[in-house]
Amino acid sequence: MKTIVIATKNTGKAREYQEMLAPLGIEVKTLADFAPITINENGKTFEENATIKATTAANQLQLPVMADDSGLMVDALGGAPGVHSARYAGDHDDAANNAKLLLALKEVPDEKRTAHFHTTIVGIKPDGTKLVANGRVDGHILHQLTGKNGFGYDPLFYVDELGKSMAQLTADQKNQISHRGRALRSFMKQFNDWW
Ligand SMILES: O=P(O)(O)OP(=O)(O)OP(=O)(O)OC[C@H]1O[C@@H](n2cnc3c(O)ncnc32)[C@H](O)[C@@H]1O
Ligand SMILES: [Mg+2]
Repeated sequence: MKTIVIATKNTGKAREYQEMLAPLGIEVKTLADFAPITINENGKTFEENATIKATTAANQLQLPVMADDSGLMVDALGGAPGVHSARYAGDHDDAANNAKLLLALKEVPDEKRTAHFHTTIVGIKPDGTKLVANGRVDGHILHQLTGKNGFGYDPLFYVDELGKSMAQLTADQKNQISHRGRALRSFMKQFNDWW
């Protein structure tokens, strides 16, 4: 069985990678399985941040590592919170981020609440060999929290193609259509060559 390290501290992301990779016979480890690693996510783009996370962990662990940088782009906010999604309200707090987003869109009518989630996955091997893949899913921002599943902005994200909020989807349904699921399937097409 192959083991891959995902350089994340986000338990929601880690669970989704486990759900998607276990059926492929790949065991997922995360940063929680190793001694603490300090990562400065100070890039300006998803790819820069994912590269920083993956490179820092691959250098320290001397193992092949994948990292995920992702976020929510809201058109009426000029693409915010974007790469700043985790700390939009200051403190990596999902409830505070969602409250801030609802407030920012208070006066924005339904037809202008378009948004998408984006994920960039970067794989880095200790010798520096790099693989990049991207995914996105389009939707709208709701007026109230809807649904209990998922994490982050999922309760405010209405998935156009399914007519439900992301947090109303089962884990399998989310993984089928999500930015992360799409990025991972693209990544896996090139995985064997990279590995
Ligand atoms: O950097 P790591 O340790 O992987 O964990 P993180 O939570 O900081 O992850 P990011 O830097 O990629 O920030 C992405 C933020 O975007 C949001 N987000 C990403 N994917 C999401 C998803 O599938 N559903 C809802 N919100 C998501 C959520 O608020 C995340 O904290
Ligand atoms: Mg982060």
